[in-house]
Amino acid sequence: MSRFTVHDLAATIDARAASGGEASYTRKLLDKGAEHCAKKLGEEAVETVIAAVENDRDHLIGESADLLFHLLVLLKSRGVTLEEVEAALGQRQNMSGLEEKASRKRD
Ligand SMILES: N=c1c2ncn([C@@H]3O[C@H](COP(=O)(O)OP(=O)(O)OP(=O)(O)O)[C@@H](O)[C@H]3O)c2ncn1[C@@H]1O[C@H](COP(=O)(O)O)[C@@H](O)[C@H]1O
Repeated sequence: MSRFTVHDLAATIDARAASGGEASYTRKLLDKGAEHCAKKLGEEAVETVIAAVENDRDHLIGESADLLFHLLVLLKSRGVTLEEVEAALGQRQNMSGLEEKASRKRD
C-alpha cells in the first residue's frame, strides 16, 4: 500500500468541495466561508501549540494532523493550491531562513 500524503488529503478536499454532501465536514466548513475556516485553523493552531508546550507527543501528532487538514481547507476556501504553497517553499530552498527574513525587510 502506498503511503498517504498531504497531496492525497488535498485531493479529497477538492473532491468534497466539488460534490461533498451533508455528511462532509469539509463541505460544512467551506459552506461557512473563509473567515470561519480561518477561525478553525486558529483554534487548531492553539491546540497544537499547547500539545507542544506540554510535551505530549501523541497529542502533538494528532493536533498537527487537524492543523494540516484545516490549513488545506482554508487554502481551498481562498482558491490557493498546495502546489502554490510548495512553489513558495521551493523558491526559498537555497536561501537560509535568516537571509529570507532579511529579504522581506528590503521589500
Ligand atoms: N483529516 C481530516 C480531519 N482532521 C480533523 N477533522 C475534523 O475536524 C474537526 C475538529 O474538531 P473540533 O472539535 O475543533 O470541531 P467540531 O466541534 O467537531 O466542529 P465545529 O462544529 O466546531 O466546526 C473534527 O470534527 C474532526 O473530525 C477532519 N475531518 C476530515 N478529515 C479528512 O477529510 C476527509 C474528508 O472528510 P469529509 O469532508 O468529512 O468527508 C476525510 O476522509 C479525512 O481524511
